[in-house]
Amino acid sequence: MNVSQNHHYDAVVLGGGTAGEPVASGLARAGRDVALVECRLVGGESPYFACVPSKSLLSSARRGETWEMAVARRDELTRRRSDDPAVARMAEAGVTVLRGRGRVLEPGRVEVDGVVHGYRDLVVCTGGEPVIPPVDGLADVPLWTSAEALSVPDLPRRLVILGGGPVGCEMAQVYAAFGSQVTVIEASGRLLTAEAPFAGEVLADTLRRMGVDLRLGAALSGVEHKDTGLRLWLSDGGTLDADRILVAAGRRPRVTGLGLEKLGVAVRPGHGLPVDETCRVPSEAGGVWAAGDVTGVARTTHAARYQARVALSNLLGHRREADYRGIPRVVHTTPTVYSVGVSPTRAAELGIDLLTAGYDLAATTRAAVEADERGRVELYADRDRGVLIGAAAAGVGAAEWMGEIALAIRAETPLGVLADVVHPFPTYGESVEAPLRELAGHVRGGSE
Ligand SMILES: Cc1cc2nc3c(=O)[nH]c(=O)nc-3n(C[C@H](O)[C@H](O)[C@H](O)COP(=O)(O)OP(=O)(O)OC[C@H]3O[C@@H](n4cnc5c(N)ncnc54)[C@H](O)[C@@H]3O)c2cc1C
Ligand SMILES: NC(=O)c1ccc[n+]([C@@H]2O[C@H](COP(=O)([O-])OP(=O)(O)OC[C@H]3O[C@@H](n4cnc5c(N)ncnc54)[C@H](O)[C@@H]3O)[C@@H](O)[C@H]2O)c1
Repeated sequence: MNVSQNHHYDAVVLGGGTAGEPVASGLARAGRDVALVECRLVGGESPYFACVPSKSLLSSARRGETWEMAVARRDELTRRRSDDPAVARMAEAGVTVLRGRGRVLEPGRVEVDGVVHGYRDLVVCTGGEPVIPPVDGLADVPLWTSAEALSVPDLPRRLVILGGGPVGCEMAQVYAAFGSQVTVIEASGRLLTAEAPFAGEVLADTLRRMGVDLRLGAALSGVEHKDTGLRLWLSDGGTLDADRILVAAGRRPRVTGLGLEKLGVAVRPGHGLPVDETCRVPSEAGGVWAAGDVTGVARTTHAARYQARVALSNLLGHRREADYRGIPRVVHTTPTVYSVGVSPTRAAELGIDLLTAGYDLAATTRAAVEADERGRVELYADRDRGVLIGAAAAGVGAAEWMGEIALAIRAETPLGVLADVVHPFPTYGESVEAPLRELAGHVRGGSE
């Protein structure tokens, strides 16, 4: 390979997405000489292929727009997938943008499309990528991942979605709302398996009412291209015909092909890069940091931004430790599914004695006023420590009215104080009052 030596930077940031952009601009604004290496679009997945187009389509669906209007609005919001404004932001901050795929050659040297650049600190923000399950015939048929589903103008007549996690559920609601005949295949027995069971049940009920065919507890076992479209075989013996398959079967951190082994970093394909509480990656070479989906810690835009702030602070010499206890996980369907902290499944794995209290939103006056009684909230407390450690809610606008619970978990607010908080009438937010009183009554000193 013909390589030429270039500049020596204070820091090279690999990957210019949600996490990489603010680390690079923050370092540059602090006077550091920084290069941001990006092989696709500066800005990453979120503004062009993930959060923004999916939320735009969900919003259009709620407002009853036509598919053509929805696609036009989505493409306008994603700036037709042009990163010119993001590149201009970087230039303004004083960051050098290096277009191309970066990889480490040896400690202190990265190569980007044949040019070698020196660095003192390396910040890995390479995000994640969809997993394509090893199913017979799947590799031989045209597939969509969420990136295609959120950037092309096609509305398939029969759409099969593989996976009933956050991506599968959001996409099912979008495409069903605009008229596709949608089937979701989910290997586990319920939607949103990582979260409290009631959340997946509320969403399943809503999706079924929209005409979505949910195949829960069935895995895809084979696919074949036929003259009439795609023929799919399921592990339960069933078959399906489809025009398009959207694979939403999970994502993995992008850790391979980056040359990180040359720094003595413990790279495990399919797993996040190990980071300590300062977002530093243990390595033999020192000066290696990571933020965002590549860490596998909390795979959301707000978590990537948080880790970026933590990494930036430490890179600038101000020690800061990340605390992930109060970071929410949201599925932006209608109703919204909101989770924060420890789920009941996770608590069982950790051997925590969990106190649970719940409330159906139907019992609030707000639900009667809105004529929308869907949903429930559940709060989880650690009986021994007497504090909230998790919560889940399925309900309209839940991401807006559950914020106080995230704060309570993060701040370990005493249950007695939480139970004394008054919510405006009539709101869905009132739904947390009864469960908080119940939990406060159960823990020692909680009702003080
Ligand atoms: C369909 C979908 C919907 C989502 N909706 C939401 C939502 O509503 N809210 C939310 O909080 N989160 C959502 N997420 C998750 C969110 O998109 C991610 O958590 C976030 O984008 C992670 O940011 P990141 O910086 O880690 O990675 P990315 O934004 O993916 O950035 C990584 C960048 O690194 C670049 N790169 C990779 N390798 C190299 C290399 N070797 N050299 C140079 N560049 C490289 C990539 O091109 C990419 O631009 C959604 C995800 C999906 C898939
Ligand atoms: N609003 C948000 O914050 C948001 C929205 C979408 C995605 N995301 C992020 O993206 C990540 C990926 O989401 P996802 O939904 O792709 O992944 P996921 O891992 O959460 O869910 C994938 C689902 O696919 C199922 N599955 C896997 N292989 C299968 C097979 N062969 N047959 C049938 N089912 C199969 C799994 O059982 C699982 O339930 C999430 O962890 C989340 O952090 C966030």
